[in-house]
Amino acid sequence: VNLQTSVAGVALSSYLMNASGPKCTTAEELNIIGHSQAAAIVTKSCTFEARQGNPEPRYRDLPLGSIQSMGLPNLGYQAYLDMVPSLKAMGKPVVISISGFSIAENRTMVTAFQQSDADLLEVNFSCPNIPGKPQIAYDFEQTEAALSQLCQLGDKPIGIKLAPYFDMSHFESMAAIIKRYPVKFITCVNSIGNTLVIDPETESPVIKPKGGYGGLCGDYIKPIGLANVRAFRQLLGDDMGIIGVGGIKTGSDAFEYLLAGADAVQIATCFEKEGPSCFQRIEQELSDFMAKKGYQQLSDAKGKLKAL
Ligand SMILES: CC(C)(C)CCc1c(C(=O)O)[nH]c(=O)[nH]c1=O
Repeated sequence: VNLQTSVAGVALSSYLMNASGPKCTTAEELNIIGHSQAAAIVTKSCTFEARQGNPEPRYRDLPLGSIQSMGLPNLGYQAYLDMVPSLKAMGKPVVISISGFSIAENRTMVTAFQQSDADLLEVNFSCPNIPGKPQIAYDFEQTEAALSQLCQLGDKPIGIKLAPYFDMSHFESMAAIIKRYPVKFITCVNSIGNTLVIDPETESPVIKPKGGYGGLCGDYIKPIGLANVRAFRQLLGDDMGIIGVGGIKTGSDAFEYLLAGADAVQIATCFEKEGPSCFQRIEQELSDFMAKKGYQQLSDAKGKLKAL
């Protein structure tokens, strides 16, 4: 089955790539992704300065996924700017994830990457912008302010990484704002924020930062990722690039995101647990699954979830 696709006009050799977050912070890690079957190289969200991130334990595997509060450990945006040529040399699109602590920081970093050879810029809207206020994605005024500042800084496609929404009015409000700006793609969903996993034996949380509060990832969040992809596909139409992420670990998981309307998908927790072989395995499973159903290409099933 032909799994070629494109996001915001950038051609992808297959439906799957890594998600910003796991195993994509250092040049070595990005090199491994470049040499894997992943269709693109996606970097860990970068900040203005390099960061150590939160104290450990800050990541914990769970039976059906993981919880983590990494705290944006990364090499600083200049290091990723410097890496772009060597990443591009591996022959696949490079997606830079940007997560500034203010709109001004994001503006500086987006402007810098607009001058680089990167292919897609994914701005992380789960970043806190104003202390005491919600993350950008959960504050429509901040979303509006950010998009007005970040979308016209160059001709490279800008996309936004969105937190999960749980209320139809929020899907509608976000879609109405996004439609007013030249956002070329959205990536749904980030981890479910501020969840708490308790170990009843130790009678304590399983991660240290934020009193144990952390982003929930993996199988637990697939139904949320699917709902967000489908809602935004229906609200934003077929021209918006939509990348699905959340709980994909098999070909049929990826096919579910296709039915929901995703143009491509990202893999985070499964890549963290299984390593780079997951891309080739899931791609083969997706191809076999679709072939069994008589589909020849992604567009045969994209967005075609049937009503019951
Ligand atoms: C949660 C933030 C630290 C504000 C942004 C970085 C981030 C992190 C992280 O670096 O802790 N983890 C996630 O699951 N999603 C994210 O977007």
